[in-house]
Amino acid sequence: MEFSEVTSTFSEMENTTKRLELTRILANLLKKANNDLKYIVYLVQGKLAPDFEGIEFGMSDKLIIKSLSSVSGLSDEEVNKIFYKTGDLGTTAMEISKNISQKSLFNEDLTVNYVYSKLMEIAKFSGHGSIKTKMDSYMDLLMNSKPDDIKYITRIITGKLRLGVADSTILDSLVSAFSDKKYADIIENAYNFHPDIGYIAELLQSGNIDAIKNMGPEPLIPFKVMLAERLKSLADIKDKMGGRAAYEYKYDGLRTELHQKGSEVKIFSRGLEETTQNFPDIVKNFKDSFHFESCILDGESVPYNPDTGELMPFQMVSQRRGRKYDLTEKTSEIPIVMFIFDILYLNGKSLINLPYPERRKILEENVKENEYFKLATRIESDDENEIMKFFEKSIEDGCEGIVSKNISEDSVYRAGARGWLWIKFKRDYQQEISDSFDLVVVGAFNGHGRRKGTYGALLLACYNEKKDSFETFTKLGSGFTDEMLSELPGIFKSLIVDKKPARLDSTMIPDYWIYPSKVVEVKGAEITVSPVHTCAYNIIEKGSGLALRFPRLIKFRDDKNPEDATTTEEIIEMYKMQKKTINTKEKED
Ligand SMILES: Nc1ncnc2c1ncn2[C@@H]1O[C@H](COP(=O)(O)OP(=O)(O)OP(=O)(O)O)[C@@H](O)[C@H]1O
Repeated sequence: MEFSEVTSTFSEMENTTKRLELTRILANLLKKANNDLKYIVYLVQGKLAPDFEGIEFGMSDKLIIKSLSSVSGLSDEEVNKIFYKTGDLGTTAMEISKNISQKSLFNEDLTVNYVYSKLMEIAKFSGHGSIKTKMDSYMDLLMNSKPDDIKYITRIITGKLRLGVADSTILDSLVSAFSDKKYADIIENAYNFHPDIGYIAELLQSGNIDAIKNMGPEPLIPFKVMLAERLKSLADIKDKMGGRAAYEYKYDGLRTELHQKGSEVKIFSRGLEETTQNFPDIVKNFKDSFHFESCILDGESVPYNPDTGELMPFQMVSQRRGRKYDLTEKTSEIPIVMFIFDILYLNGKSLINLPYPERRKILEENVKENEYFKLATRIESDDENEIMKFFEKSIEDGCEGIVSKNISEDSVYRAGARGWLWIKFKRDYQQEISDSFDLVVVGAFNGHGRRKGTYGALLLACYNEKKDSFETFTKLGSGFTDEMLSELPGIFKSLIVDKKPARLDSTMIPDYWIYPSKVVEVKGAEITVSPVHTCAYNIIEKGSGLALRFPRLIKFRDDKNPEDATTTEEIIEMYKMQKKTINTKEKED
């Protein structure tokens, strides 16, 4: 396929913000893609491969500008001027390319395959001498593609494609192009176990629905982890669980997927990033401790004090996250222990469809605890007093609370799902103030007075999973230190877009629209009905949505994607829970 078809689809997509439209336009392109399908779906994501392969372009804005000046004969300053005016390197490249093409006749129709392979060249080279190779490959594309093409190619390289489609929109387009709506859930489940959109796309294109149906965990391929719902009282949890259930400590660390196949061990984060190199100690300890043919474990890694056995806050080792170690290097003074709470795969067999008590039994039989690997502390009970004691003990032992786990025949491992099979119960549900919210920044308001020159407030949105859209929920102005405040414009500068981003529902108009990307954790006093926010609009009350009163910033959650934000459904549940608590309190009074 010619790349110009991709370009015209991208430009059509840019002109709509409606999800159904986006899905339809994309499906049309995918239907025609033939052998290029895999490449196209990655490019729509602005990538060359799934995240877990860790392929990055590694080409800075500065290098792009240098390439643009070297091809056009303009100076770096002159290119920078155009960049400053357009605010987008893609458009800058397009403008410059228009000038070059008037002078030369080189421009031809590039194929998708050619563009993809050149982009791969850019990404493949790193280290000494790679700058020149990267520039050469980019300049090749610049010289040979049409101005409109280079606009999108440049945006892909600089990570600013921003078509407003999430993976679920691409999956919907694939379903619409190659399959039947009745398989949508099966396809989503397959993607949760094998989050490689190119791989799923090719299976669908070849009509191999059986492979999709049978998709399960695979060692060394990250899966989307199972998540927990929340409830505010143990009585409610017991009700929901239908009586007896398991209760485990909720460790406050870093979610860890540990995969092993033969001599290879890989670690992935909750965001599906490979973090093996950040945790060479876990890898080494695992290899020393266990000798399976293959396995996949799910758990939480927590730093601890080896002298006292005390668990420590994860911040003590959080510097590890971005840093890669080689095996000989000392990782830190503080050892990490992995608390394993589930097993998805052992010695060639998937275990996800076994009920949870059976998976736990397999864990106990096969994973002998030692200093570095422990099984989550747990009880099984239906006695509220006993559970309350266990909860208090969990807090005393340095945990956040407990997670209740369903033990019925249906308690399978559900990848990527936040469901009622797991319910969390945390310390702060006990206090007046409710749980914290993870919200996406979608806009910013200019500051006044003391905040002149920075932002006065950020517009925050939750995620509506059903509609795959973002809905505004609150305006955040508190909880920032002065230093943070002064840094805000810098943090968001590259995310500012000139119109309301796709998939955002907002009646408020901020001074700046911000492309949904950054997630912040906030706490608030109360959820109220509000006519100005779009969260759960028309659901609790006609003509109104829900809003968070008195929000304050807790921290940035760089480990979360926008689609991992607190969902509208969760907020509705929390609103109802809050109402129930207020009603009981009033009755008690
Ligand atoms: N025994 C356990 N079983 C399941 N999850 C556990 C356990 N101990 C700790 N956890 C952690 O608790 C999280 C479950 O809470 P949740 O699904 O709400 O994720 P979250 O949004 O990161 O929650 P939070 O922000 O409250 O930590 C898991 O992602 C996991 O990292």
